[in-house]
Amino acid sequence: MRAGFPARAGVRAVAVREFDVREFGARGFDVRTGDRGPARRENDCAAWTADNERFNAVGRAAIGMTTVRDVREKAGTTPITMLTAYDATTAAVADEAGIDVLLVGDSMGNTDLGYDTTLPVTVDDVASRTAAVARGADEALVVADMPFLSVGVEEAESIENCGRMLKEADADAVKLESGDHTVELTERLVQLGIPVMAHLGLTPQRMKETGYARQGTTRDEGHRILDLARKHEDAGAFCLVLEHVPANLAAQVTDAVSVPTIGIGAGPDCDGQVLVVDDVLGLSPSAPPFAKQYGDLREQMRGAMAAYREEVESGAFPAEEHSHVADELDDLY
Ligand SMILES: Nc1nc(=O)c2c([nH]1)NC[C@@H]1CN(c3ccc(C(=O)N[C@@H](CCC(=O)O)C(=O)O)cc3)CN21
Ligand SMILES: CC(C)C(=O)C(=O)O
Ligand SMILES: [Mg+2]
Repeated sequence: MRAGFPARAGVRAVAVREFDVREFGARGFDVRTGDRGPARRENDCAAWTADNERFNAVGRAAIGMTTVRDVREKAGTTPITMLTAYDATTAAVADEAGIDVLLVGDSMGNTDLGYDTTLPVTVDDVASRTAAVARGADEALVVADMPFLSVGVEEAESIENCGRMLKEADADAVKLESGDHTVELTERLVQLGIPVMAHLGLTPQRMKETGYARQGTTRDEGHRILDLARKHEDAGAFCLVLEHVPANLAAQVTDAVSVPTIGIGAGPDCDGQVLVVDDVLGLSPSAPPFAKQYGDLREQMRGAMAAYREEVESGAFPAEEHSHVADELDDLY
């Protein structure tokens, strides 16, 4: 929330009530009197950079950024909006568009990194992209998606990998593709102060086993997903992603748990929705059947690049306004 702008309705208003930047300014001072705001007093060690509008991790949390608590409290109120983001520019635009949560998805494997699946994505890939997204987004909650085999093998290694996302990459939370193997781990991470978003239904890191087919389509599978949702809520997950499951199953899971559900291909009755940003913008060569395309960026990018190429080839670019001349250099040769 920038100083001078009214609080947006919904998720941010919760945090803004605690510490209203309209009164205390983006730097944590009362813009009229120069008094320190409450968050500034509480976080006296938060270093401000004089000519940088951005705060360190403590400052970010203090000025009314979306918090895990805000997301938790949104269950049953205004729908939560989540998009993936993998770079600072996209994160900044999503933030301007008012998106609540940015997921640094391992779908970056398919979108930005050019792999066929998410399986080759590494902890370093996600950490580097998460840091970029956190630098780009002032307000949205930033969630790092833990890649294949980065959690669930050894507990200590899982904790270290998740911890890196908060310590090094400025993530606010991690998301784990969940199952029986993540119940205890979720509890341990939450105990340690690492907020966990669980992910049930289609978990693409298991694509060698499941493909990309709909999940939870039989009564047994439905019961299993409902049971895992409850177990992850009990373990302390602040939110559940439900992917590619029947809408009536997602509706019942949403009723059964008190934490918010965020659906992707899970119907309208979740507490929020998430899509891969490339699918929304029209950048993906192909998208899942549950995605909706809201833009045509691939075509726009191709058009802009072709126009540039044509102007370079024809000599129309660069024009006079893109060049400069130093008269004293005229007779060098
Ligand atoms: N761009 C993009 N968008 C996504 O939503 C996404 C990714 N990438 N990468 C990681 C996973 C993979 N996802 C997918 C990919 C394909 C289908 C899909 O086409 N399903 C079809 C075919 C199912 C089958 O293979 O049997 C379906 O009808 O369910 C679904 C989810 C969702 N995730
Ligand atoms: C689609 C979401 C839930 C995801 O896990 C990803 O983008 O990697
Ligand atoms: Mg993912």
